[in-house]
Amino acid sequence: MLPRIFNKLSLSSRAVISNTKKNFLLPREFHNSQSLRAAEPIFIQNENVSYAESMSFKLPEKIQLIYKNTAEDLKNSNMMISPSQGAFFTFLIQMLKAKRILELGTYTGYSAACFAEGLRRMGNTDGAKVISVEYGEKYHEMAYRNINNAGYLDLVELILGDGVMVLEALDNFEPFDFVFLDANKNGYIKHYDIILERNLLADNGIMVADNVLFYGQVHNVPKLKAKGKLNPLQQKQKKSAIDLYQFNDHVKNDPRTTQVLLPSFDGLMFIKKNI
Ligand SMILES: C[S@@+](CC[C@H](N)C(=O)[O-])C[C@H]1O[C@@H](n2cnc3c(N)ncnc32)[C@H](O)[C@@H]1O
Repeated sequence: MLPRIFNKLSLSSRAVISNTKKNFLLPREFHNSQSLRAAEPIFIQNENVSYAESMSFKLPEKIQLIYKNTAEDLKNSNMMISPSQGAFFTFLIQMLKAKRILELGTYTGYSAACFAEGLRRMGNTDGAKVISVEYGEKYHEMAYRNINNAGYLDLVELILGDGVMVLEALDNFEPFDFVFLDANKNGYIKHYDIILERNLLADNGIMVADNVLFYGQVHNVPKLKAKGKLNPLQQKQKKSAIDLYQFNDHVKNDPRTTQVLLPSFDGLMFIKKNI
């Protein structure tokens, strides 16, 4: 089945879910104070993160609203990049002067909106585009609504489909200047390989893989593997940590690319082609 490209969706009205979380938590942020560094996720908004955010530029309110609504309405909102990571990505797109962006894992469209904002801030949007791929129909539809409400539909194309199938089906494309891997963790190696094999990454392009430290667990994988009985959540996390351990190893040993693993946010692997 080929991926469907949605230009227009008829959406039923969204159920209003009561907000029980008064102060929504900052997903994926880690303490960066030495004494608090831990191998477990720490979902609290610490002073360094708050201070860093207050000293950084603010994303437009329409993007902040996507974050707020997602954090308030969805239990798994820790899948979304954090506001400081969003600001960083908007900045990064401008730094790289990227025009063509590919994202795997749209979720509710927050990171896609941050990329689009980076494109818009550069002024000339001729040829500029974010293509974002999502497997879940519900998330794809939410992202469409969010991107539409935020006014970025001219810059964002949302594709409903499996990452591997979409990557294999993409044709008549110009290579991408920026690729963001953020879908299923057990798909990273395959996504990365197809992107390189099909020349989807421009010669001077950058690919970034998210969560490569996965709550501080990835470096501990050899020990985790040796551990005994785990509860279902720990099992799921352990599986992702193992997948990401294998991905990091795969990239490190790949002569086609050069990489830097940045220990920021939940771990970002920056990758460029050797040309
Ligand atoms: C970590 S979330 C993406 C978060 C998003 N980039 C953001 O920061 O707002 C991962 C998303 O990938 C989607 N996904 C999982 N498996 C996928 C697959 N095989 N192909 C495409 N998307 C997939 C999930 O449904 C989920 O919405």
